[in-house]
Amino acid sequence: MSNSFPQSLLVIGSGNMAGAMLRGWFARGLDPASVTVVDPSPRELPEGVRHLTTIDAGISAPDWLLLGIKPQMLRDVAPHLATLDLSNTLLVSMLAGVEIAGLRAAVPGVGAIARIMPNMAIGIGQSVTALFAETLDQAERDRIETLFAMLGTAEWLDDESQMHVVTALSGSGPAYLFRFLDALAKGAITLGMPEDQAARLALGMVRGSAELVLQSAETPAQLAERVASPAGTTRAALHVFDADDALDRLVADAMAAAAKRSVELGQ
Ligand SMILES: NC(=O)c1ccc[n+]([C@@H]2O[C@H](COP(=O)([O-])OP(=O)(O)OC[C@H]3O[C@@H](n4cnc5c(N)ncnc54)[C@H](OP(=O)(O)O)[C@@H]3O)[C@@H](O)[C@H]2O)c1
Ligand code: PRO
Repeated sequence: MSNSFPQSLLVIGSGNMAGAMLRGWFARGLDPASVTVVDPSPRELPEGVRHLTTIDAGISAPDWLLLGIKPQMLRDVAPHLATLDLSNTLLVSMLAGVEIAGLRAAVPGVGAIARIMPNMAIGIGQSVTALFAETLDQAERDRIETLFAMLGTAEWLDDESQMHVVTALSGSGPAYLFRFLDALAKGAITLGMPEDQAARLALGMVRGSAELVLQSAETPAQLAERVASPAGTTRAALHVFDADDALDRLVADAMAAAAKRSVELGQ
């Protein structure tokens, strides 16, 4: 068992993300008896975890408080958190958009605050998780990094405003890929392929291509050029992507909308 796990962990909101994190940590040795989950309807919890449906003033001071609610819920939850002694607690927030200053205003009594931005692949131990904190000592930063690196990779941001960018890139990003995969399969169906075969070939191609980028010394743009034979089929398709920078502009616009929404969620 890793000695990086908090002595006691209080989780407020254990849905898709916090639930997946907990499952990953339990699989790596987190003691269920050290965990209290507050959630009206949490995802499956192992035996030994203390489960409450509301924040109870009797909850003893936790080492870590993991905030896994939606950003819009913070206003409702914060007054209940004020009933707890959090003076020596590290608040770890995964809330999109809500900055340290907003968290500090909502939970003024908390000892320290760190922000994380994971993604859905945390459920299979392959999240890229961005971390940000202002005033933590090195030992605490190392502990946070160790715990999130258990669930994929973890890297610190120097500037909090980058959290909006990370949210638009790797936080929301799995949805973009899922939609692109879907669009590829739909395109093949339109060209006459059976649905199940289109979905299978699209997914296999994406998987192999991602692995190829990982194993290659070349950039994705260079690899694209290697796929495209002169005057061949790929070039014909890339011309459609590149006309008026259509693909780059579409993706940039989508990411700008996500980053803008992240800023709004923090207000
Ligand atoms: N999903 C992602 O890919 C992703 C990625 C990065 C960051 N995030 C962030 O992670 C957070 C959670 O997202 P999610 O997708 O895991 O949402 P989710 O599945 O809806 O999880 C939120 C959980 O909080 C519970 N809850 C609602 N009100 C509560 C209260 N007053 N006290 C305690 N628990 C309460 C919900 O219960 P009910 O279902 O009964 O309402 C639900 O189980 C968000 O802040 C989001 O910005 C999400
Ligand atoms: N899911 C959250 C949202 O859509 C944050 C990143 C991924 O707001």
